[in-house]
Amino acid sequence: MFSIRAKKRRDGFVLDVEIEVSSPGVVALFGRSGCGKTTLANIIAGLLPADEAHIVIDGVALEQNGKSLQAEHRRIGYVFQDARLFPHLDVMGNLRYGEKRANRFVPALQGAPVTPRRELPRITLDVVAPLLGLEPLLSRRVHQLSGGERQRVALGRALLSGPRVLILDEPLASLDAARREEVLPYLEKLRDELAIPMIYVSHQFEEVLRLATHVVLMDKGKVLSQGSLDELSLHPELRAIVGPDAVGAVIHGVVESLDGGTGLANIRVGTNELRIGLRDAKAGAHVRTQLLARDIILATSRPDNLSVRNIMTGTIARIVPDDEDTELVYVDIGGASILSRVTRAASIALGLRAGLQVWALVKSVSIRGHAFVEGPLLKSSLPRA
Ligand SMILES: Nc1ncnc2c1ncn2[C@@H]1O[C@H](COP(=O)(O)OP(=O)(O)OP(=O)(O)O)[C@@H](O)[C@H]1O
Repeated sequence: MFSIRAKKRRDGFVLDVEIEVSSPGVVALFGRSGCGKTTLANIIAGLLPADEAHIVIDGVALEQNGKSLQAEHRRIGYVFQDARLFPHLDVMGNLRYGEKRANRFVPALQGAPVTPRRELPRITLDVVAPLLGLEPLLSRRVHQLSGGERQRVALGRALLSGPRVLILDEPLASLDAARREEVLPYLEKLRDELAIPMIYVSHQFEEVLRLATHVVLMDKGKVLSQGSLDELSLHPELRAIVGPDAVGAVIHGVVESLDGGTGLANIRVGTNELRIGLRDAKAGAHVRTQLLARDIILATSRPDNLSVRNIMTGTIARIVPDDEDTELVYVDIGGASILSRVTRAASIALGLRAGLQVWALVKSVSIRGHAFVEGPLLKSSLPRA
């Protein structure tokens, strides 16, 4: 689906990356500020010339063998950190601008191998306006919109241009926490309902957790690792990027039942069950959540009479040093792995070692789950139960 190789030298910075993603989905380019995410996004979009690039998206070559399609011929919908709407047009005018671009002829890359090009999806205003909640805004001027509303209009404009892929470069970075929460569900809807492939640039793990189906972990112009979010969440390099407190396994589960009274959903994860506060979830929904390593308590015998709602059992797979006084314990809970951070003193006192059976405890209130509609993009990336 995405086959991208790019090299670019800029002053003291060198970008040299290779990304292969076989299924469509939301590919997150994730890494610290300055690691080269925007440089790469701009090269993919054709906004910045690379020294060397091979870019094939959905079987269509945009750049290869020294030949390159111009940005306006790539059919990429780009949403920037600042919405970059046309201030002299109202919301409808901005959206119509996107529509006009959709009608343009799309040339193929000269000399590129001929691939049967699927019709690009025609996404119409009737679909976009309700999906992004734009109907009440159509006659507003740009200066009458909040930051979150502007980003929704920018998304709508990008979608109406009939893109083969959307590139979203930190689209929430200029918004405060409340506005980010307002826009995130719309991005989830795009993924789940329109199934449009996206490249999502972010340095916020929370956004990646909510949206990504595939993560490319970048550092200093290089790809450190790439794969599913579950795999990446266990990657030792992630600690240096997200900080010790945000380290934790990302796990998937399916809602088995709901307890309307308590608002807790019972989620099957591997051979264990988790109880998570998820009022809006439905039975059968897929749920993704991160269990922070700092929130997981380990016991070497089954504990009793505790208020904690989640007691999982598993086997220690390995123990790695975390910082001077702490260790990260990887526990296999039967089909999934979780991480616990413990002090070295506790580890010694409990005799923790690979192969030991342990009970892992986590309070329901420490877990924030995200329920997904199992749209076509996620279907291809979810682990099989
Ligand atoms: N126009 C430019 N000319 C020269 N160097 C640049 C230019 N723009 C960015 N750089 C450098 O390229 C490197 C990568 O920057 P880039 O903006 O791609 O990183 P990023 O991961 O997207 O960071 P951020 O999250 O802060 O946007 C940085 O070292 C930056 O200083």
